[in-house]
Amino acid sequence: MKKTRAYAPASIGNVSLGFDVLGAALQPADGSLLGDEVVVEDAAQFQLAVEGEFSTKLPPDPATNIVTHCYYYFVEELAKAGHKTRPVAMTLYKNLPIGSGLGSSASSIVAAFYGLNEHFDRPFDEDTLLLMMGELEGQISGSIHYDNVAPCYLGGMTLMTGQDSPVTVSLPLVENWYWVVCYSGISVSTSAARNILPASVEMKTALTFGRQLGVFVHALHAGNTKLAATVMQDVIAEPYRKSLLPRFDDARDFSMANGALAFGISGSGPTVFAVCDDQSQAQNIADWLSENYIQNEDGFSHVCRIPTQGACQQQVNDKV
Ligand SMILES: Nc1ncnc2c1ncn2[C@@H]1O[C@H](COP(=O)(O)OP(=O)(O)OP(=O)(O)O)[C@@H](O)[C@H]1O
Ligand SMILES: N[C@@H](CCO)C(=O)O
Repeated sequence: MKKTRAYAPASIGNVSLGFDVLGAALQPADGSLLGDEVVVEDAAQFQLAVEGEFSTKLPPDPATNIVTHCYYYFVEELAKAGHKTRPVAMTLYKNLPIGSGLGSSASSIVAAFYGLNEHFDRPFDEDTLLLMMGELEGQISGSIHYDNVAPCYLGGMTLMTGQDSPVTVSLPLVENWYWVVCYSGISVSTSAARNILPASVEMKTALTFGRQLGVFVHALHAGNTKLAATVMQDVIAEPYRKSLLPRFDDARDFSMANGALAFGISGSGPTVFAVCDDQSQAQNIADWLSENYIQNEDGFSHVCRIPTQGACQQQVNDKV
């Protein structure tokens, strides 16, 4: 019987300066994995089992799990495209905390779609799958945005085009940047963190946003990493969202005073990130955040790189 295993990494949405349009995949520098895994196998009827560290934080009914929605959406699209469908049993290893700012639902969605597409011998191309992933992410957060699903699926740092094809383009990666991420342990709902944002922005904010994004993309292509780091500020969401994040200002102050080139909220929080060009400075910041930003036993810190690979067939959990 055919069995397919898919892994999909955590990601940073927005990367401060690209609200809803910029995202980056994450890979801990120590070689450990940070992401959800989905196993797909042929079965007499559809079923979903949920395991893993954060499985108990999800509603117990598998019908409410986004992976179940992914399966039904996938087979519906498969049938529409004239392909034969068949039932599968899926197991989700929920390794990422829910409402963490690490693209937790995106990781489940990407692992599910990637695993299903591999299991059914790749009926859908990259852009079609991405559109499906965005659709499902939109069902959870209340608006379709690709800044977690795209880097999670494709790896690297991705910029959304607003087109159906290509949905996203990849930006050059900075070889010597280390990305510290610290999850505080509390949960922040993405839709709630979107609802606190104003419906419109002032002209000067729009001009700053456009300038920063333009300069950042130019600087990465030009290899001017110092210039790129100077425009990594969030003028859209952080001024409102930081009120949801205890000790955010202390964490920023420590990080910027200790070598960080940039600091911000990962996605809709509560995870924060700091960018460093020195691994020992990154580790020092990760250690401080572990001591001072984490609120409970669910929190953690990692020093990460941005991997060029996103979702892949990989065994993460030796119980699989
Ligand atoms: N497999 C799943 N993974 C994560 N959330 C799920 C999953 N299935 C259902 N959900 C539900 O979707 C909602 C996810 O909320 P939200 O978008 O705020 O979190 P998230 O995607 O985990 O956040 P983030 O992108 O900040 O990590 C929760 O209500 C959760 O119960
Ligand atoms: N761009 C989204 C990411 C959510 O993880 C937001 O900031 O609401």
